[in-house]
Amino acid sequence: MDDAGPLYLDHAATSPVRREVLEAMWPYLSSEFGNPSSHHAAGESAARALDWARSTVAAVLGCRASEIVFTGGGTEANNLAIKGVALARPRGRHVVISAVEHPSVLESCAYLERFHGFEVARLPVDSYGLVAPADFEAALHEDTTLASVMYANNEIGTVQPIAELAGIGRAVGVPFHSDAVQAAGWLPLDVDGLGVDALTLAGHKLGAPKGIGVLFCRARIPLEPVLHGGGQERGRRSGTQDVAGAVGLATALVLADDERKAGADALGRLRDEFIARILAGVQGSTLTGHPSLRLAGSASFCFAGTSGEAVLLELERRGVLVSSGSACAAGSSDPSPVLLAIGVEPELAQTAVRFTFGAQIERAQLLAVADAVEASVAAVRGIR
Ligand SMILES: Cc1ncc(COP(=O)(O)O)c(C=O)c1O
Repeated sequence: MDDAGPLYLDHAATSPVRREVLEAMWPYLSSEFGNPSSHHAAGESAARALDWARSTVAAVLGCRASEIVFTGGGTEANNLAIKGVALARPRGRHVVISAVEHPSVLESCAYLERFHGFEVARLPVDSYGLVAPADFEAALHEDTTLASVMYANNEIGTVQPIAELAGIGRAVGVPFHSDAVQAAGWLPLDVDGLGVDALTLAGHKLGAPKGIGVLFCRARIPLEPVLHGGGQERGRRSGTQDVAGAVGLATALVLADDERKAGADALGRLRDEFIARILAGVQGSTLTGHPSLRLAGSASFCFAGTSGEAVLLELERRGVLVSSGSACAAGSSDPSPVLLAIGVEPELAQTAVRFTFGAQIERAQLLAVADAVEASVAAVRGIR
């Protein structure tokens, strides 16, 4: 957008590693490089760092350190939650999820259906992407093994009523997992306040590197490992731990959570102003997702009469990097299942563009982006 290079508005895809995070990680990539399972000074130093990371994450979540499992990212944590809880639980073969979950949840459930005889209820959502608590309650029965509903959606930013849904699950003894990969840094993660039994986080949405994640799983919920081997992470996830990654994730989580407490309201107001500008300035634009129950750093639209890909390219020419649909489904030209689930027509779904920003965004930048969007949509419509 200016001499500083393009303006990156695709934080829901991934975020840059923060300097403080890199600095916290550096010793564990260099001088303190030991394997935390080794019984010598180098290993013990790495083990202490891992303990620090675990208790730091646990403090943000309000849980015990022993309930934190470090994984190789959000996808792995979701696989471990869904498959691990489902396969460990003696009760039933029935899983309840929403229709708008991330593929790592959807595909884990499809695997349980295909290979383990589970039945999966995929709850519809309303036009904002919300699960109705009454539908959720009706879907649970005495054979339900596990329920999983994401905290906030990666494509449309809609925030689900997690505490209410988890409470419904708790009342009938169904363990409740939530994928909080997109929510982390924007919304409270206190697991007791939310009432969840399991929660997924991913470092790279928070200013830590890709390839490190967390699964919180309550001590009383049995968890069958997905990765078998040396028994690290109390047998729940074998494989030598990424100590530097864990330290990075913990550092990023604390920074993001402190900033959230200080600034989420102001950022939400900026987002609202940006959304209002686009809706007023770009004819034929519609907001996807909920107008207020949405992540403070997320604005997503359809621009009728365009293609999302073409708008993305025009915006890139103007120095703004965004996403058309979801980067997680990269390579797919099918309309987004999330947009179809909220009732967007397939043709309109192809026009989707998502803007996701970090906490450092400035008002002037977003207003300039709104102008760039107007020009880009006009250019695409002119071409088409
Ligand atoms: C909601 C959600 N869950 C899970 C994931 C997967 O996380 P990872 O990329 O760390 O595997 C993503 C990634 O975009 C996501 O947005």
